[in-house]
Amino acid sequence: MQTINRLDELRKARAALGGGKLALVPTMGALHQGHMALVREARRHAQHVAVSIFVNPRQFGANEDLDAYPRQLAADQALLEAEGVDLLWAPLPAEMYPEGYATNISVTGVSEGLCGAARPGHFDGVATVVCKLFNQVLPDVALFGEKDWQQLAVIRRMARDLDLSRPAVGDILGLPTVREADGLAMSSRNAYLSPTEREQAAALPRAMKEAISTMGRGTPVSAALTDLVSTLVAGGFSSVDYAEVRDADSLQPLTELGAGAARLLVAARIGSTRLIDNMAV
Ligand SMILES: Nc1ncnc2c1ncn2[C@@H]1O[C@H](COP(=O)(O)OP(=O)(O)OP(=O)(O)O)[C@@H](O)[C@H]1O
Ligand SMILES: CC(C)(CO)[C@@H](O)C(=O)[O-]
Ligand code: BAL
Repeated sequence: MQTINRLDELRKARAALGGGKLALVPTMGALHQGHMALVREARRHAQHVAVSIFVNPRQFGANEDLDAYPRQLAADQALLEAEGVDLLWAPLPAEMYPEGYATNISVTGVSEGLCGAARPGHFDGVATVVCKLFNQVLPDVALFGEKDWQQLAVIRRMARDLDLSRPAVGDILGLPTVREADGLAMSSRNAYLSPTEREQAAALPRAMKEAISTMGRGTPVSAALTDLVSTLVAGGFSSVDYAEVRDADSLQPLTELGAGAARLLVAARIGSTRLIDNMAV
């Protein structure tokens, strides 16, 4: 595996791959089995696999965890090497955003509310860096996790609206969330949790499943969401940023379940750690 941190070298390495499709798995590093599932799936869609690791400053708010975000390049390299990844693109911030950088991509609609409201500017940062990653790596296929459901919707909208051809919107694949044995969605930020908080965190998927089954038994959406928030707070969560049911594709808010696919999306904090999750309703 080649680890590359300069764009000119990336372009040469990309050209040297020759024929065959290239799949890209964009990440912020501190890799876990959720990321590795994306890497393994990537191999099923392409002869060559590239992974990017870039903790993107533009998607972090001023008071967020940019400095604390786990960085463990050597361990990540070993995991990717063992999976036979061809290219690791790990640019420094100055390579991604050189002096004078002045362009922003802002996706409206699907980026509004949920994490878009809780983290102003976050999805501009995500859309901008993902567009740059696509242009830098020129992948035929790109893979993302459904754990970041709204992010996936934003990226697909951006690819459709900007007529991206590499990857085309149909080549942006979403994979189901990989979970720990107790149901907690794997996330690099789980490393922030103390042992007690880690135990409490499992209440999130448990309470979400319970809310989904009560809605299935006819409890109104608003009542099920109120119960869900109370359960989380009683279970040790310090606050709930949002708990909403939305149309799974358009992300329009839903106050009652209809014929179309719906999604329950939640963001909640334990201490200062913010966890997100989503499930089909
Ligand atoms: N548990 C998971 N299952 C499947 N995909 C995942 C999982 N966690 C993250 N991903 C996906 O991996 C890619 C890189 O995500 P990222 O590096 O931000 O990891 P993360 O664990 O989500 O970290 P964070 O703590 O920042 O949320 C994204 O497409 C994300 O959706
Ligand atoms: C897609 C991404 C790599 C862009 O920085 C990031 O938001 C993430 O890891 O989900
Ligand atoms: N996993 C999404 C990246 C972020 O939280 O900034």
